[in-house]
Amino acid sequence: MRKRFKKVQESTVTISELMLPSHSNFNGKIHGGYILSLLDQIAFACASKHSEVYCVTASVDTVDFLKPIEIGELVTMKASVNYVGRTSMVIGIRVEAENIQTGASKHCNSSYFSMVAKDSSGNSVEVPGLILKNHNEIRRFAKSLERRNRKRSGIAEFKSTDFASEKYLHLVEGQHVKIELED
Ligand SMILES: CC(=O)SCCNC(=O)CCNC(=O)[C@H](O)C(C)(C)COP(=O)(O)OP(=O)(O)OC[C@H]1O[C@@H](n2cnc3c(N)ncnc32)[C@H](O)[C@@H]1OP(=O)(O)O
Repeated sequence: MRKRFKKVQESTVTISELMLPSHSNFNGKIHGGYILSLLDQIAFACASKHSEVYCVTASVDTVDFLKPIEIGELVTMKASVNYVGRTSMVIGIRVEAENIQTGASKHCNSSYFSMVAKDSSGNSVEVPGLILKNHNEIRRFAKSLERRNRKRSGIAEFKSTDFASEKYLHLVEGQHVKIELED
């Protein structure tokens, strides 16, 4: 069977939602947890659009909360496929909040969700490849690939069975800790 490839544009998703008082925390700002829930929804929609099957969230590689979001602001989230592997996809999401009276807009959040495509029996299935049409799409793909490789090597290095703390003592000692080894 010939491999299918799809353009990034074919699966972009944008949602806008007005932030209500019921979404706020004790400080009067919008709850990070509420934003995370919206991010998960849009990542799911974008991944399902690209793969054309049900998808699950495998991991969230970064969620940077850059600026607080206020009650009454209009939040817009834009999601696109940044990377595809065999059965997984990385969905990049940019969040902006707009003051609807002044029109001033701020970049509040950037996130990267790893999603895996599933068939109706729950098996991981191959997703279409990605057609990269410009430098930004190549940059996002390369960035995801690098992040994925760094994560893999980091996980191997810090595996609890192989970890040698002597190798890292010089790093940890300069931090806000006291080391009182008992064994
Ligand atoms: C819509 C929702 O929110 S669903 C609710 C939250 N999510 C869930 O419940 C998911 C629970 N977890 C799972 O089902 C599984 O652990 C999975 C699907 C994430 C991974 O399943 P596995 O059988 O371990 O997958 P397997 O090792 O075959 O890897 C499948 C793909 O997932 C990728 N993958 C596996 N774990 C991760 C991870 N933690 N982060 C990123 N990618 C991952 C692999 O790299 C592989 O990608 P590739 O095919 O593109 O090379």
